[in-house]
Amino acid sequence: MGTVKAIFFENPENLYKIFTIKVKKTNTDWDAGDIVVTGSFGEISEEEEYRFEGKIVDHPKYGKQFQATSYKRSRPNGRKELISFFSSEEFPGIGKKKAEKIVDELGNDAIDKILQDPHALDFLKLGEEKTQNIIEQISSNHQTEQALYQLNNYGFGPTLSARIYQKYGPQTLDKITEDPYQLVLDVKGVGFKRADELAKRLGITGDDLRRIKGALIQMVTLSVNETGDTFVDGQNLVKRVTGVLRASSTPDLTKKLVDGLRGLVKDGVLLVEDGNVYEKDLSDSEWSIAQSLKMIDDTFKGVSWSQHALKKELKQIETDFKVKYDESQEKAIKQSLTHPVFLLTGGPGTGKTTIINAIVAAYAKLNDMPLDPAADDYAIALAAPTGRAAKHMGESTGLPAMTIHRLLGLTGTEDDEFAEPSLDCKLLIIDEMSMVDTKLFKLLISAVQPGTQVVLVGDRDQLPSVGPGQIFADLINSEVFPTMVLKNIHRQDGDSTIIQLAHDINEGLIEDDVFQNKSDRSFINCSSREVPSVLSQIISKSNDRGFDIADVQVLAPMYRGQAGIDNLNFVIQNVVNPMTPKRKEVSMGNTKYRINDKVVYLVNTPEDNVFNGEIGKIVGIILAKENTDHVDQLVIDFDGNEVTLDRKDWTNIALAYCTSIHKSQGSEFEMVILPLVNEESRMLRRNLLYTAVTRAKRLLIMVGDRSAFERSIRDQSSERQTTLKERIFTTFKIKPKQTDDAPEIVEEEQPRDYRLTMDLIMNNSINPMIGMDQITPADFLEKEASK
Ligand SMILES: Nc1ncnc2c1ncn2[C@@H]1O[C@H](COP(=O)(O)OP(=O)(O)OP(=O)(O)O)[C@@H](O)[C@H]1O
Repeated sequence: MGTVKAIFFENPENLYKIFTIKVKKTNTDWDAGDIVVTGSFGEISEEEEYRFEGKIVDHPKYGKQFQATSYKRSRPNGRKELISFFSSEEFPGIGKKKAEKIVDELGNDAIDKILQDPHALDFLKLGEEKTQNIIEQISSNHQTEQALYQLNNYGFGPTLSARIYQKYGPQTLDKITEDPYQLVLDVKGVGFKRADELAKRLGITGDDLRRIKGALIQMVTLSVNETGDTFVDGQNLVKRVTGVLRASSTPDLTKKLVDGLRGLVKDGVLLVEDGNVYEKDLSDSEWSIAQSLKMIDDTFKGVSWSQHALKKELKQIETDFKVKYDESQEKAIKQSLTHPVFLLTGGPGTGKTTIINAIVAAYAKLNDMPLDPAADDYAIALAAPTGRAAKHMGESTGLPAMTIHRLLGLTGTEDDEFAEPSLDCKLLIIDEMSMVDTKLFKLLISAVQPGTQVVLVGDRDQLPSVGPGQIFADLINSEVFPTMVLKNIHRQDGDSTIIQLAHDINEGLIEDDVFQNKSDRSFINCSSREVPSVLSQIISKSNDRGFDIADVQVLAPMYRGQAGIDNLNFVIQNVVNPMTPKRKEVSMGNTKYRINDKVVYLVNTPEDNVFNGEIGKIVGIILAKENTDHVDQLVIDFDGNEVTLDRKDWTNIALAYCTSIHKSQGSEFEMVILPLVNEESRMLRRNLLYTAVTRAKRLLIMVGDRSAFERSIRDQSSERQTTLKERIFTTFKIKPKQTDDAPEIVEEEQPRDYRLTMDLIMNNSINPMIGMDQITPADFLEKEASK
């Protein structure tokens, strides 16, 4: 317990503070008077007295400090202190006499009584307003620390506590005790298990409806993020929820599950349609995408120039760029310039970038617009989902290109949910479309203004986005928008065989050729146990041959296992950047970081201009004792952009000698080493192998089980379950195509009712899953209907 003397550091974002206190009383062996206290605190006032719980730690530079896990403002204690508290300036209108009266009437726990009972002060007859002011003053004094203290008691660490308090503010305790499962929905980092532990302490157990709702929300979110589908099949959901609740399948549970679903549908959190359950947000995003595309289609007024002018312009561009477009390329350029929405897909080297260049040049010329970003009437926006892809686009067009997040002014945080961006361009071109997920595309396409032309470019055969959905594939497969599939390979890289290999994989051709050594690729057959040592040898050799490790990328499908990303990072780090006695090294969990280590950034922080997936190099390690912020720091160079990360942000990076194939999308590397083993069979798909192989520019070394490669080429089962296509058909009033004919326009029909169709969930999902002995879903429905 002690009085705060001076606060010398506060971080408003996570409530972290450092200050000194004059120790009044302690049960530690500290006897030196003042001590530095660190931790997460709400309002802390200098000169006030607090009681802290925690431990004394020995800081390498600053010596002993008290690391607080919880704290409480010391209450005025005893009659004398209480009287001077109530008669202080904090409570205008209460003098010494009234203060004495309060303590006489309510005793030494007057403060608690006032906080618990809003009528406790009625006897003073101060009038409603004055009484209310006093209560508010007392409670606001104590709210934050009470909440944080209680959250700590509930087992939440300082970071989560701060996040929860930031979300709910003064209502924190009321909110979480009323329904701890609401945290699953509201606070990032709190999952069902966590909320369930808290609920248990609060006496909420078994098949309490709040518990069932929490499990439903969590399982829908987990499922869509695991599968990439935009909904979860009702039957699977019921199975998973029953499992997580550790409940036995009874008719009573069935009824509660239905009640829980119904409640969440009513609250606008989930949505049920055709026996499938959606996060409402995700379903809304699909509808919103379809509607935005329709708006863009409807408001396009056609072009002001003639076909003749276009033909002439293309001839000129061919001369300027010294290229002769092939038939499909020419068609792609023409269609993109004459339609409101155009889709362009093709494998590596088929000329996507070449076409973007032509579109931009022709658009500017035909619309009499300067191709100068500084000009007032320049109205072209170029963007891609990753920083690397955006950079590539900028370099190849010579025009500004940025990440979609940057273009839309998004932060990459939860705040984006509320963003309503608007784009004032006339031509929007997006590259690497296969990586764009449902929620990002919804924000992007709804920002497009009427009359804008949109060109979406990508490779539909690559892995779909990390987040739910397969936007690009769905748009192409809907056949509602003009699309060009480029097939001719134009890249002439001497005797490069990698591109041909990629195209063969895409065609499903498993030929011996895949495993034969060529000038630019090779295959090394080995078991998963041998992968680490084979890789070490390849990397040492490539080092000797002058390959910069920045240009060598190991790509793997999974984190776990001998041939998994985590182990390979450890192994490669020790080959290329080993520890030596005098080197600096810092640790975070099991990972060690040294200067020159290659790292990948895992989140989006637009304020630092670093985005998820960017690869950088550690160029400095500043220990806490060496800087004024008193925290360990890593300085990382992300392609010329130096960023300093405090220790608490190291969770945002990982070693990047080996990264996941998913993360590598949108990037290319001089040399790719690709270990694939049968232990990863769950992940092995054609689009995974294709994506990995197409990342290699000059050299490709495949390592592992031959059968794992063959299995990948064979397995095409990559379609995600989504309903974007259906939303587009409904919105565009188009009947899905049955034959090869053009999409047919159908009579006006009402949009489908996509609200809760309880009969469908009941019939499709719940009945078969859990043994409802005497009661049938139909019984249920009748009962529900007659309520
Ligand atoms: N019609 C053409 N005639 C001659 N060369 C062409 C033609 N089209 C494209 N190229 C050349 O082929 C190479 C690959 O083209 P481009 O980079 O546009 O393909 P891409 O589809 O964007 O490939 P990636 O996705 O691998 O970047 C480039 O060197 C380009 O100049």
